[in-house]
Amino acid sequence: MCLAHMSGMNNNSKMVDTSPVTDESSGLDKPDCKTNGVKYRTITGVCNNILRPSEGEALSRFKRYVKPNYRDGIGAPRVYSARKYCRRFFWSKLRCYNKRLPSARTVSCAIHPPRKVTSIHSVMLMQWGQFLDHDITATAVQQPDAHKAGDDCCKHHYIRFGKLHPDSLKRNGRCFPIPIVQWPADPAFKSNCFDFVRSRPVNPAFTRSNPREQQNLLSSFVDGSNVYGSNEETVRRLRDSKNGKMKTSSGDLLPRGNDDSCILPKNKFCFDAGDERVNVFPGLTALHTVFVRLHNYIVTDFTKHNRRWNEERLFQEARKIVSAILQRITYTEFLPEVLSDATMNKYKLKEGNNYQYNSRVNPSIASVFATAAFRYGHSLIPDFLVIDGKPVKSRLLFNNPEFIFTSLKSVVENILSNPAELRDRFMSSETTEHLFEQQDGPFDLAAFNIQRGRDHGLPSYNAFRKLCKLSPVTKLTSPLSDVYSSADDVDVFAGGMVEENLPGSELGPLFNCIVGMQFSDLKFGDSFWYETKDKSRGFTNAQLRAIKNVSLSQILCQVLDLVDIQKNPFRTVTKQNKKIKCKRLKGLKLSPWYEH
Ligand code: HEM
Ligand SMILES: [Ca+2]
Repeated sequence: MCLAHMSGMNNNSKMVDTSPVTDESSGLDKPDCKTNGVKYRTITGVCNNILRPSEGEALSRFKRYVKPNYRDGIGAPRVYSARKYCRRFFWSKLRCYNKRLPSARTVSCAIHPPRKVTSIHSVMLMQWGQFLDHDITATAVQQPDAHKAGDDCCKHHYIRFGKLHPDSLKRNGRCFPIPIVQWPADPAFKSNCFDFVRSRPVNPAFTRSNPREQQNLLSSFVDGSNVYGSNEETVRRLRDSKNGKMKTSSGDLLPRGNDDSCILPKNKFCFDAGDERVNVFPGLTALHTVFVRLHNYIVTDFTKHNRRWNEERLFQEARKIVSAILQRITYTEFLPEVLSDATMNKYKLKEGNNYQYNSRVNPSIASVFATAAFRYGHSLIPDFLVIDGKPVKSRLLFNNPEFIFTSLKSVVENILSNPAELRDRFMSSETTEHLFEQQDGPFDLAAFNIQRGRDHGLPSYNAFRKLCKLSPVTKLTSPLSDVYSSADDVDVFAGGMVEENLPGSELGPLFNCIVGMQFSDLKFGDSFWYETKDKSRGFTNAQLRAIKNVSLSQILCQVLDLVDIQKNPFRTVTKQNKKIKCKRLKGLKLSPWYEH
């Protein structure tokens, strides 16, 4: 049933940044980058590119692969169809009106209903995708309005009469609620509207030549900012200033956070990590825990073998190795499961011996990647996990870290053995009808994705087809024709999700292109890329060989003390992907770092 009540979007669903609004024109752009002897990444990512230091830096703007399409060309969301609605009364001339786009909720119901088809992949493929996403993108939302209690975009009387909220037509509007227009209304509904607050503009004084643009709170590089943080304050909080390690709590778990954004387990707490969304799903919290443990394992070893290293050196060397391992798992284990082989080759995403950094490449995240393409992972989210032998519905797991305290190993074991949902246009009703239901929800994740695209002025599906040299869609067929009246109206999330997967890929042609391009930019635009030839930023040959011997399954075995694991953790166990004993997997060899 495609109806759900939503009573106010809270901080759980979007990152609310509490730092003061930074106008990027305020001088943030021109730091003085040291050019010599820089051995480690900055925490924010600034100065990775010394010519254009803010590219990829936390709090900088998203880039565009296609220029935005705001209703007014400046900042008002796309709310009208490309096709006008014309009628003639017998006494008058032909009159044309703007036809509204279908409500994001209507699109969700028609294009992203639930249908369970499991894939050859394990839930780990979904989980790594989210963990990786939280290393590279988090869009800042606006502060809740200080003059009103909470986010109350739905309270406006217009919504009751099916009209647009007046803010929805403004370039600097804050509210952009989603009308629920299904009729007859489900009696379970208390409201006919989903609250929705627009993302924060990075350039508050937008104009036609500098249209409204959104802000990435994270360092865009695959650099472990989800583990360490994207600003100095966070890393200071997470780091144990005595010994180079990351802080942990009892049971070698993540440290205690001071927010109450999760469902607090009895006598327990919400966790703290480099990315605020750490508590959103136990599988995600588990991966955060794994990489903090890996960091601490490396520091413990170096403390024994490199006695002269001080706290700073211990921390930074371990951080550098962890970042390199995250890059390597992403590009050699994860991406080949998601992208087709042709895409991997086209964008040079495979590991090789002749990596060349290119300072002309902009490593920022593209708006369409964060707002549409990389949200493909939402269709992989399973209905439930089996924890300690019992199935637990996902709606009970969102924002609930309880099982990390009691059953960390069981959570990971299930994520490795349970099949993920196939990447198709269908999404589990756990995400479209029951998201964050235990707190302020339920919310509809598909509707959010679509509305967020309109908020960010994402051009339509066809504009991106053109970018990728794919033929535009001229005649709509079902299910797109069930809700859209023009091919040029199709939201890029919906259009991309309707495409069939390319052979050997979990994405259709459009998302292969966008995701391929983005990961190419994150590789060739990263001067600290793990394979860099620049020896001051990269590794020695022996160190690189050691890094190239590491795999995700080996790391999981080691830090979680597993007995066995399948070789490819992103696929379920089959004859071709048998379980092997952890003892047989080669561990991370740290001797190339020892100084004698
Ligand atoms: C339990 C699983 C997940 C939950 C509960 C979840 C929830 C959410 C929510 C609530 C948002 C913000 C929506 C908005 O208001 O615009 C979001 C954004 C996003 N999600 Fe997920 N998600 C999950 C898994 C994933 C996966 C598996 C991927 C990718 C493989 C992914 C990629 C993204 C991306 C790229 C964004 C935009 C981030 C930003 O720039 O702010 N998510 N997700
Ligand atoms: Ca990052």
